[in-house]
Amino acid sequence: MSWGYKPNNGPQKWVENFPIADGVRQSPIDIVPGQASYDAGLKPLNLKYDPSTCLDILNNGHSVQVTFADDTDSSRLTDGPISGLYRLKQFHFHWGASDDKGSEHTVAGTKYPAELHLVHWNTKYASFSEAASKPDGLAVVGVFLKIGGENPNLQKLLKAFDTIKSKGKQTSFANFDPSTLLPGCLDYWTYDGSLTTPPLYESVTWIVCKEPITASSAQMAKFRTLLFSADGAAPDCMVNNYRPPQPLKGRAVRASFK
Ligand SMILES: Cc1cc(C)[n+](CCc2c[nH]cn2)c(C)c1
Ligand SMILES: [Zn+2]
Repeated sequence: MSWGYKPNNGPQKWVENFPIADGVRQSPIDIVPGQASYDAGLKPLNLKYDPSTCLDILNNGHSVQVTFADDTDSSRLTDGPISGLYRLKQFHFHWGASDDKGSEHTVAGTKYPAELHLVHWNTKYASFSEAASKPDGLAVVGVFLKIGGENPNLQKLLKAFDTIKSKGKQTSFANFDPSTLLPGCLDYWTYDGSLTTPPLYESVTWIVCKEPITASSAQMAKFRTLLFSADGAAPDCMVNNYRPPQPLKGRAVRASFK
């Protein structure tokens, strides 16, 4: 039985095969704005994405993921809390079975209906897979989704869902610009953390945007039509694919804004 999000293989069980689940810099966390310290030394995020690096969209059995060509620096993150240049590898989402939950990070205990993760890797390493296990290997930009008006930039993604309903399905997906999924204001909180799914490597500089983007309730319902299960298996709705907040263990959370 491989890891998942059910009682018998979910976040409470991951420590059995991945002992780092009880590590000192695990993610996600509850972000308490009043306890975050403003750091004037933090630079604005510098994100530049080239839509022509967009390759395909995949149901990997845990989430829906859009993968990018990362053989050049054309889609990358610089500045913010990081040094050097991190290349965009993929983005994906976490969401709930209903609009009252779904995000991984929470803000003073508030859960959002979903959370977008844009995963970047440090080009001081030779590849994503080499970087993924290094303490400064990855930088993930997290963006909360809240319920509001229909988000036209999500529509292009959601239209592809019918062709990747079950685990292992993928289809080509071209010319998507992930910057259309960023909020207008790029104020952020940042802290040292980890992957939020096994192997839970403590390799992530987290950059969580304060401002959410919107999705309509109908658009959220579309995420819930995806399946954890493969074609031919009993259909198992892909919902609640989020890890709950983990202990801060003395870590500082910094804010790029007052
Ligand atoms: C080597 C590696 C494996 C996995 C599942 N992931 C995704 C884990 C994840 C999803 N959301 C936050 N971390 C990454 C980023 C790297
Ligand atoms: Zn994620």
